[in-house]
Formats: sequence, structure tokens, C-alpha cells
Amino acid sequence: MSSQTRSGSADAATASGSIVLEATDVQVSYGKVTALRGVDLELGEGELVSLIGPNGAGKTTFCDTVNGFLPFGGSVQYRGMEVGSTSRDELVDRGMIYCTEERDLFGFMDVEDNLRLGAYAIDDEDYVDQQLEFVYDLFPRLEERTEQNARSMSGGEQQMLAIGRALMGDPDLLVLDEPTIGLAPVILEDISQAIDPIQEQGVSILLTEQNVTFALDHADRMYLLENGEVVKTGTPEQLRGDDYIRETYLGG
Ligand SMILES: Nc1ncnc2c1ncn2[C@@H]1O[C@H](COP(=O)(O)OP(=O)(O)OP(=O)(O)O)[C@@H](O)[C@H]1O
Repeated sequence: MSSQTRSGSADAATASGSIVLEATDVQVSYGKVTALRGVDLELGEGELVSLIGPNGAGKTTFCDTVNGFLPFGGSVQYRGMEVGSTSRDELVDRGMIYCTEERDLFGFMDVEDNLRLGAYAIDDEDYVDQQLEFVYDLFPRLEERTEQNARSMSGGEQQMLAIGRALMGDPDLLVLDEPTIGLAPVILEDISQAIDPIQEQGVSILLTEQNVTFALDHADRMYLLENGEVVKTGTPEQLRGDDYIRETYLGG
């Protein structure tokens, strides 16, 4: 999907189809607390890159940073645009869509209205209808609940709605911050099954996770963040074979 509803981008990175997101030496502090230290991360066209790490490692801070919500040191480039000097509206307009850990749903609005709000900036009504159908195919539980208020849904259903709403915004890069947190295994499976079809639509994905198994199952490449620093990177295959990852994050 993507680009169909968005004004054409002429920059080199888009034209060459290579780097979507490039973070270089990113530093973020909250007063005296340093949350990110010298983080480098690269995400290529169509890739799913996962940033894994324990509580407080800095995953949400990284998502907030690349989405232009925090002041930072270093450089973050999205499609060749420097995030620090690009407005949030422009980032969203160019397809950087953020599904936050808090989900940010409109609790007193129903499922379909929440979904349609995700497409507020898109004029192409055919696209919106088509994408709504895609989201309902992806999450049939949402289609069964089109008129149910978001606040009355289970945590898992709300997570599906949050992802669905992000998809309605025609993402080029979808940033998913800990989508599996607190979910029962059966719901986790529903979320898991949605990942491949989203990638098949041509969407690049940055996924943060504490659930290392989930990340290993879906990522093309991974970065392990601890105390604000990237301490390991590699493919899932490489990280599965890593003693430290196995002992610390996969229970030996
Ligand atoms: N608004 C804030 N003010 C002060 N410190 C903050 C703020 N937000 C985050 N921090 C601190 O920055 C560090 C990184 O937090 P962050 O939420 O980015 O980690 P995380 O990996 O997303 O954790 P979790 O998995 O628990 O959500 C933590 O020490 C946290 O207390």
C-alpha cells in the first residue's frame, strides 16, 4: 500500500528503495537520567527490525524519539529527512505511523469510528474502504464489534484496534511499541498472524518487544538494548545461537 495516497517523494532514499530509517549516535536524557546512549540503528525497505530489551531499557524512548516527540542528540533520518527538523505532521504525512504502548484509543467512540479516525488525513475514500476491509480481514474480532465502544473491549481487542487504526493511516513505516505486552497467548497468536500480511503490503516495521520469542519469530534483524545502549545486533538466527541471549532472555 503506502505511497498510493501520499504525495510522491522525490528523495534519493525513496527512489533507491534502500534505507527507511537511520539512527546514528542517538542520545536522549530526561534531566539527570540518560535513557539512550549512542544508539545506532538502521531499517531497510520492507524490513521488520525489532528492538528488544527489558523494562526501562529505553525502547519507548527510542520510538518517541524517531517519531519526533523528544529532543535528542545525534541524528535520526526517516526517508532522508532529519527527524529533529521535521514536523510531526510531515512525518505522519510521509507515512511514519506510531502505535504507542498506551494504544491512545478514543474510548467512547466505537470500533469503526476509531479506525476511520486513523485515516483522517487521507482523502481517497476508495483507499479508506479497501484498507478497512484489510483490517477487518486481519482482525475478524474487530469486524464482529464495529459498533462497540473501544473502552469496553478487552485488552487484546484494544491492541488489535490500535494496530488497525495505525494501518488506516497508510503507513510506510509502522512503529509498534510493545504490542504484545500483557496479552494472553491466544490473543498473542492473533497479533502474530497479522504481522506477515502487514509486511506483505510493503510496510516496513520497527517493533519493540520484551517478548524476545515473539521478536525472534518475526524480525528480519534485531537489536538488543540494555540501559540505553545497543549491546547486540544480528539476525534472529544469530541471536538464537548467542549464549548471552539464550541464558538471559530465553531461559537457558
Ligand atoms: N518522561 C520521563 N521522565 C523521566 N524519565 C523517564 C521518562 N520516560 C522514561 N524515563 C526513563 O528512561 C528510561 C527508559 O525508559 P523507557 O520507557 O524508554 O524504557 P522501555 O524499554 O520502553 O521500558 P518498558 O518496557 O518498561 O516500557 C527509564 O529509566 C525510565 O524511567
